[in-house]
Amino acid sequence: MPMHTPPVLLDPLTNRGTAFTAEERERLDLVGRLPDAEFTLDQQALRAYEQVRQEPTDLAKFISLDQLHDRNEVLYYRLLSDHLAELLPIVYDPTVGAAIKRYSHDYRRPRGVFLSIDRPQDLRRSFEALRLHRDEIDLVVVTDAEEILGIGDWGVQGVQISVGKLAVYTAAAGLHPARCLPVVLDVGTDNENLLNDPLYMGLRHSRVRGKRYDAFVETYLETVSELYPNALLHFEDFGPGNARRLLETYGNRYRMFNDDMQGTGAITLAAALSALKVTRVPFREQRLIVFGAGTAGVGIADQLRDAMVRDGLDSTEATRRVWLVDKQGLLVEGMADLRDYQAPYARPAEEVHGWADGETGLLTTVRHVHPTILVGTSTTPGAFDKDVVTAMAEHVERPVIFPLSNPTEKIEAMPADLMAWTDGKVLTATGIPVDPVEHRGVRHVIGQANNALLYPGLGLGTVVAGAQRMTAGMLLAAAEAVAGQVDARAPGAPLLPPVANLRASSATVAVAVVQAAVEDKVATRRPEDLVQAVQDAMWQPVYGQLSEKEASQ
Ligand SMILES: NC(=O)C1=CN([C@@H]2O[C@H](COP(=O)(O)OP(=O)(O)OC[C@H]3O[C@@H](n4cnc5c(N)ncnc54)[C@H](O)[C@@H]3O)[C@@H](O)[C@H]2O)C=CC1
Ligand SMILES: CC(=O)C(=O)O
Ligand SMILES: [Mg+2]
Repeated sequence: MPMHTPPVLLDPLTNRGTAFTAEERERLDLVGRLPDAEFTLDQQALRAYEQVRQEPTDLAKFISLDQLHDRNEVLYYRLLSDHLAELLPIVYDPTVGAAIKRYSHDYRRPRGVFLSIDRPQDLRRSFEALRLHRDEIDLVVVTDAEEILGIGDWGVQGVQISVGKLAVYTAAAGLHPARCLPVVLDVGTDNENLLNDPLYMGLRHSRVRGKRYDAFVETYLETVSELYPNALLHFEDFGPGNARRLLETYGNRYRMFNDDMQGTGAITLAAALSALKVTRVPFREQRLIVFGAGTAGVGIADQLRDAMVRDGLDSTEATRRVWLVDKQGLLVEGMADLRDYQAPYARPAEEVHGWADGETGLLTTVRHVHPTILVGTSTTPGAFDKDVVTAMAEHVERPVIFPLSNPTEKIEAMPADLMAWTDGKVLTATGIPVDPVEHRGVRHVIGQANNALLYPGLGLGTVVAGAQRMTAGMLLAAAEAVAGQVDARAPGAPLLPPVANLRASSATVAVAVVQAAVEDKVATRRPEDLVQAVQDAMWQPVYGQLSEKEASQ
């Protein structure tokens, strides 16, 4: 018979390792199973931090943290919460991208729910096997991994983005880790390297598309919302066609949120709101170029266009102030390869008639359009080069430039270059975390315009309100709440609140989101003391009393 190990020691949600007290060791049959010394959570956190810090590379740190996550969740989240600015770039963007690429090789143990399109009959069972009650899940993050960050299709290995996004929800906004589920839809992959890798762990065929794919996603949505009727259904890193189509098809039926479209749009709106407080040029006078018109780019265009409408323009006028540039150049009406989600922004073909040689690339578009805001979601490193940036700066006093592509190797420009090329005039924020930039004696702190700075609070607010849907009003409230926490007018000040303050910032966002949900009549709960309700809902990484259920597993 194999040696018995008490489940309380094996389950990362209940395990406390050396912090189990003498009384607990007695009661839970742990006597003799741990070294004698009893440590506090503070002491354990010191040791765990030392272990992570001594790892030589970010990927090794990721693995060390991931192993801790699998041993002891309270300690893992304690560490993340204590060192958010240092460790978020490890468990999340950008290092999670490197970990996803290595998943099948560095595989340790499974975390998440793995759903295979070749076995749709197992979908319901895979959730039922978790033996959770319908009220026990607040949040499900799902990916089909077709467009992971800016690194493309990573098949089943993308499960780590669902895990990473949830780690941020918990560390940054106190969503209870036991009430969150990471999910991957394995629908195959078009990544030849994976298909030819003997260690690849996913389905060994190309991506299933069309009716079979649609039916699988629909079954997923129906099943998850039936089994966990209160859960927010977060979609992450789907390909551009599917991301928008799914949100448009199901967004009114299910409590659904597409982070790449809606979360990114909202955090970029927050950064823009901050920047415009500095430039004092109203939204209705902005001219926006988005470079990279995919899921994130068009999501951002939508949010900034809506901001122009709120500022007095009608929808057509606002849309006319947006230029989308993609691989084929400026998107104009009648282009053969225009995607349906890009079409509303396509420019009249006459607009480019006078442009020399029919050239409509980014630089030419900047020269003709004189943008006030330039956003990069193109996965094209260095695309915002000196020519582009100086051409923009010729026509605008304070260029607003957001190179948002992730991970680090995909960024359109680094802030240090933007500062140098504009002599410190640029107002910038980036998708990845970057160090402050010194320019002419001023230390410019760079805000991180990554949806992770917004979605945790948005999700927390949605859960506290018990909101039936996520509305445009809730997204706007989140963006305004983020922007309201900084004053970018001070020299060198960032456009967005720092990651180190993310827990407090998320609570503020959540309060605003609950208010918006109530105003939009989608809230099923209406707490009297909103601030307290949000605080009470935030899980803290501390060892509380073990529940009867936990102790008796
Ligand atoms: N900062 C943030 O919070 C977020 C950043 N992103 C980043 O934005 C980037 C794009 O992500 P998604 O929109 O999800 O991908 P996507 O695949 O939906 O869109 C990328 C778009 O860029 C275009 N593109 C590719 N090469 C180009 C080139 N050389 N010139 C012009 N356009 C080009 C593609 O044709 C496509 O339309 C990624 O790097 C991702 O990490 C995405 C979501 C959130
Ligand atoms: C941040 C994020 O969601 C992305 O790069 O896809
Ligand atoms: Mg994403």
